[in-house]
Amino acid sequence: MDIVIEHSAQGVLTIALNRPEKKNAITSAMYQTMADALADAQGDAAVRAILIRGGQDAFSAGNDLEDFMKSPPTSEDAPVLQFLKRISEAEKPIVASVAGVAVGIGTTLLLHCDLVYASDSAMFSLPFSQLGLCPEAASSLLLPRLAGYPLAAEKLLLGEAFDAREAHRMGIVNRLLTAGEVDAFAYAQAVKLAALPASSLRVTKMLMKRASGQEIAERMKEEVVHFGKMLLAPEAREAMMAFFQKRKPDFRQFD
Ligand SMILES: C/C=C/C(=O)SCCNC(=O)CCNC(=O)[C@H](O)C(C)(C)COP(=O)(O)OP(=O)(O)OC[C@H]1O[C@@H](n2cnc3c(N)ncnc32)[C@H](O)[C@@H]1OP(=O)(O)O
Repeated sequence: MDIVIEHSAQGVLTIALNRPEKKNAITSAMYQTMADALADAQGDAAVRAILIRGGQDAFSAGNDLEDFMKSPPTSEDAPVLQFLKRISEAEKPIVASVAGVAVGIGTTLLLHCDLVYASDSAMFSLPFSQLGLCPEAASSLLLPRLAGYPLAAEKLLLGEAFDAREAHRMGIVNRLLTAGEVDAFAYAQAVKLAALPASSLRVTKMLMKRASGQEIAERMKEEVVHFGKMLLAPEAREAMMAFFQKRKPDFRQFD
C-alpha cells in the first residue's frame, strides 16, 4: 500500500507515505487516500491529532510526474485539490515528520501542518520554475509571509534545493533532530497534543488561522488556474520528459 493509515490507542492518526521505490512521489490515488483519511479524521472523535510522515530516504518527491503527464489535474475535484483543501482546512492538529527529500508539494504541504519536525539531513526543494510550473498549495502567499520575500523568492524563482538548517531558519520547520530520532519525537509530540482538551486545540487553531483561511483558499484557486495551463504547456512537457530521460531540459527552444 502506497499510503498506510494507522490509528493508535492514544488518539493519533498516522498517515505514512509508503512508496519508497519512487521516493514517495504522490499519485492521484495516494492524494485521494490522504484526502479521505483527513475527512474521516474530522468526523472521528477518537482521532485527536494527525501525524504525516514518509520514510528515512524520502518524505516525498512531490507529485508523481508520470501522473502529471498522463492525467493532469484540471477539475476542482482532482484528488490533489481535495487533499489540499482538507489539509488546509483541518481543524485537528497536524504534525509532520520529515526525513530525506521533500520536493514540491512534499515541502508546500508542510506550510499547512501545525508542527513540523525534520531530520538534520533532510533536503527541501520547490522546483516549480525548473518544471515550467508555478507555486501551489498557496505557497506563493504563505512562504513570503513565513520566510520574508527575499528567501521565498530565492527558493521559488530558482527552485534549487536547500538543507534542513535553512528550512528551519525560514520557519518551515520547528525543530531539527537526527534521522534516527525524528519519527519518534514527532509521534511523541502528536501524543502530547492528543492528550490535551480537543476543544481547546480546535479553538486555538481556529483563532490562529481564521484570518488567513479565506486568503489561502482564494490563492490556491488562483494558483491552480495558472498551474493547470502551465502543466499542459511545452515547457513542462520538456522538463518532465527530461527527468525521465535523465537529461537536462532545454528551455531555449521556448520564448
Ligand atoms: C501539485 C504538486 C506539484 C509538485 O510536487 S511539483 C514537484 C514534482 N517533483 C519533482 O520534480 C521531483 C522529481 N524527482 C527528483 O528530482 C529526484 O528523484 C529526487 C531529488 C526526489 C531524488 O533523487 P534520487 O535520490 O537521485 O532518486 P531518483 O533515482 O531520481 O528516483 C528514484 C526513483 O523514483 C522515481 N521518481 C522520483 N521522483 C519522482 C516523481 N516526482 N515522479 C515520478 N517518479 C519519481 C525516479 O524516476 C526513480 O525511478 P526508477 O528507479 O524507476 O528510475
